[in-house]
Amino acid sequence: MSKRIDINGLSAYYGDFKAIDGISMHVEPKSVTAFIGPSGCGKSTFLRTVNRMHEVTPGARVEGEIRLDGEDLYGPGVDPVGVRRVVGMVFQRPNPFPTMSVYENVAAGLRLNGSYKKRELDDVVEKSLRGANLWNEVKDRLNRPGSGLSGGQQQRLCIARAIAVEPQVLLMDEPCSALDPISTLAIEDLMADLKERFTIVIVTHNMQQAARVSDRTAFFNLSAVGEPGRLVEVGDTDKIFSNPDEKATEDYISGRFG
Ligand SMILES: Nc1ncnc2c1ncn2[C@@H]1O[C@H](COP(=O)(O)OP(=O)(O)OP(=O)(O)O)[C@@H](O)[C@H]1O
Repeated sequence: MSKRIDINGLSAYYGDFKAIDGISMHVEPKSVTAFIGPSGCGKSTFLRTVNRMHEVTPGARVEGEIRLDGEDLYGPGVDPVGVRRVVGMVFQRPNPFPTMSVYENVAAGLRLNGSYKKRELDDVVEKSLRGANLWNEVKDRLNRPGSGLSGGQQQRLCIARAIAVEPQVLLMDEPCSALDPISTLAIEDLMADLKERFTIVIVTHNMQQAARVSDRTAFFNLSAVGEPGRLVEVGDTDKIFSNPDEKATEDYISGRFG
């Protein structure tokens, strides 16, 4: 299921503004890669190019190439909706469908993709909620609104919804920034389980979190406000946090700027 991502010379624009410039790197399958860097350096923009969400913003476009196990995500004839099925996303604020039950939130993506028998749906819903480490907390309230769960539970519900359609890549944009420390730990533990099955990319402002959960870390920076963000370096998380090649990386992770 899990796929390798190769990014070559990727730039992204909002109208005339170039938000990221010439990024080339790869993301290993069955691993967690963290994107870190100061505010505005383009981490979220870059993340959204990987499931073709960037182009949903009017006037936004990309240049360059992103390949998923060799297949060009921006190739002619590629359906962006199909890309988003394979590359799932979890957002900063938990965003369950507010009027839907816990069950329907998880089943929603499957219902869009085709028709399933009730038994099949029940199985996928349970498996996904178990996979998101939420089953025991919600198994007796599957028909209650998803919006009635705590923030941490809602975020795990969103993760269950994302994994129910069996994506190959899971993108997480600051998934813990709206959560308390206990819910944050629950999500971090979950990531360690999920990477057995998925390629995971996480944007985080929390250095300890990047160090705890990721196998590889990419540091982005921008030379000045209004300039595009660039990849400074990417490598094994242990190395980036203990002995980075670039001084800018060391300054950032040691809190000297950003
Ligand atoms: N919808 C948009 N329209 C125009 N410019 C945008 C839009 N979204 C982001 N930008 C600009 O693109 C640049 C990169 O923003 P982005 O949100 O990707 O950075 P980031 O590193 O994720 O920041 P943060 O850590 O603060 O979330 C910024 O200059 C931002 O103002």
